[in-house]
Amino acid sequence: MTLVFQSLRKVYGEVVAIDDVSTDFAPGMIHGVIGPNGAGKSTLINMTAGSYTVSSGSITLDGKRLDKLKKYQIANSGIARTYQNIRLFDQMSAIENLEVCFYPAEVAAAWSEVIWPPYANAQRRRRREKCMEILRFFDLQGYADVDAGGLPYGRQRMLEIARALVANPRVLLLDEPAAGLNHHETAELTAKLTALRSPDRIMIVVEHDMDLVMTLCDSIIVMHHGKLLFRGTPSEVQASTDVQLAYLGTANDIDDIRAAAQDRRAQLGIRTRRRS
Ligand SMILES: Nc1ncnc2c1ncn2[C@@H]1O[C@H](COP(=O)(O)OP(=O)(O)OP(=O)(O)O)[C@@H](O)[C@H]1O
Repeated sequence: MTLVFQSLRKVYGEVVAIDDVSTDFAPGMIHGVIGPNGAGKSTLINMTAGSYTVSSGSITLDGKRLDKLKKYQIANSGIARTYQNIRLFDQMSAIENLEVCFYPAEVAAAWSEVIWPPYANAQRRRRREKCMEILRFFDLQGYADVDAGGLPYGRQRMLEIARALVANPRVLLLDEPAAGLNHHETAELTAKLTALRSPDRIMIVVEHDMDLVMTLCDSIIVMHHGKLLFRGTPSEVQASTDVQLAYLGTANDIDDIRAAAQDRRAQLGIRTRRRS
């Protein structure tokens, strides 16, 4: 299983957000996507998940074109995502936020549930247990019946990832999962994401938090002005003069890049935390 971008391009009017990007993502690995603001990171995620159309080029999973599919078909192909700005159903409980994700995939069985109530009850219990298992993994079991909108901000971030896992996706796309998290929450997130690494799953993480990226990721692509500037291991990225120039305009060490990213993260944190 491989996710492949081939000569990918995205244009918004005059703005070329993604400019001829070709790369691939292997399973069993956590892939980081980094780059300065406006580099095109979220656009890559949005195109892969079908939220944005592709201007030209292709996205394939196991050789099957994703970019020609509708958004729900992409989800049914095994792609799940989280958002830069949390998008939970605030008025629904934590467990209901997970339970709703079962229904589209089980439409064919819906009639059996309508016709045969005992079957429906058994299915409901099975779904609930599966959701509780995921909540337990994220230490959210104590919040199962709490409205998502009332959860502490850090728990909401975890719940978003939990929801993305309900369909057991083959590709998990995480757009700035650490945005607005404090140091302790980020460490907790890093541990959870590490535990989600699986031979059957491709994980792609867009992040500004350099410590998280360098600790978590096996491979990193660096975007700059819509182009793929560099691809390598965390240590290769840290040693790259091209990467340092892209972030800072001068060749400096990774500590300066980290500080620049930290500034941005703090700004985003202020914005996103207001929501809770
Ligand atoms: N819906 C849109 N309409 C028009 N332009 C867009 C849209 N989304 C993104 N862009 C532009 O495309 C470019 C890439 O944006 P994108 O959000 O992908 O960058 P990014 O690397 O994720 O940035 P950040 O780290 O700030 O989130 C930017 O110039 C941005 O202004």
